[in-house]
Amino acid sequence: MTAIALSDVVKDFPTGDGPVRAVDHVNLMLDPGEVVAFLGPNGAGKSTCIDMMLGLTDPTHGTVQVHGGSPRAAVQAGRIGAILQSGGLLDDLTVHQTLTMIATLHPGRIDLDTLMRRTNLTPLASRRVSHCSGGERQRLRFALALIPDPDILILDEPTAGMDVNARAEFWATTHQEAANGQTVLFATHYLKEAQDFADRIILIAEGRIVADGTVDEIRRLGAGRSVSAHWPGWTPDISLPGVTHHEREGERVRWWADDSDALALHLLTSTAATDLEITTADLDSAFAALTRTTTTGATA
Ligand SMILES: Nc1ncnc2c1ncn2[C@@H]1O[C@H](COP(=O)(O)OP(=O)(O)OP(=O)(O)O)[C@@H](O)[C@H]1O
Repeated sequence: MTAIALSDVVKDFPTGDGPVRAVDHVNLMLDPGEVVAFLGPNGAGKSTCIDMMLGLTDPTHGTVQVHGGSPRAAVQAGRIGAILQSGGLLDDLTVHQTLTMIATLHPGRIDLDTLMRRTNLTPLASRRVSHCSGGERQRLRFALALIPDPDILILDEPTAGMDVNARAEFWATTHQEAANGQTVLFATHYLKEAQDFADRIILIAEGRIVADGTVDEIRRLGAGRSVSAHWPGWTPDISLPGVTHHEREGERVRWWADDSDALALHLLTSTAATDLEITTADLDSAFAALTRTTTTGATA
């Protein structure tokens, strides 16, 4: 059965200036065991989608299902654990007290000592939450999300504010959890995290899914391969086969084309271009190209 399914989901928020469309006809399905990164610029609609998956807000149009039922039923049954951007923790409690308090709501689900070991919280057990660093608090939130022993984990920018080491440690722990077959959906601004950790990337911009695939698929889709050459005399009036857009880099020009091999052949055999180079796009440029396309309608 599908872990999470969004069908033609729209979410409008009323504001003084009229409704804001945060999510615009989104369709997506997550299979059990998938690790999926939800990537997009600020205000793209990631948190709003996540809130709907957790039953915190309802879609204006369309349906959201978790394991074939309502998100709220899945949350109540402890089948989803989440880290949200604003998760309140009680400063005066210790790490152990915090976990014990929440564990009483899910009796028998999980052994706390084991959970603390799994999430590297054992050395912090008696530390007050107010004395924990940002990264340590985030680890605590992660442990809290695991208490119901959920089969879906939804993490909204879980490593925001963590330093490089804390991020690496966090992902190592999450990786172990995902190895147990959990479905993981995480929103992030860090392209590298998506690249290193996710099986699949869903790219969202202005409330719409603009790409959905593996890292390699997104790279190809976003910017494909480009061809650059030394050709100071080239101007956009000189037509080249299949070129969609270009950039100048000093005396070099870089072109993106539907068929980079055909373009390279043409440049070599029929033009004054020299010193050709063919480059495969990285995820950063794919991200920029795909999100730029939706915001300006142009690829140049
Ligand atoms: N309660 C609300 N009322 C009005 N507008 C809202 C509300 N919540 C979100 N929005 C708007 O909906 C859009 C999507 O917001 P959302 O928080 O889902 O984006 P996001 O992709 O999670 O962004 P970020 O990466 O900055 O966290 C934004 O334009 C935001 O201003």
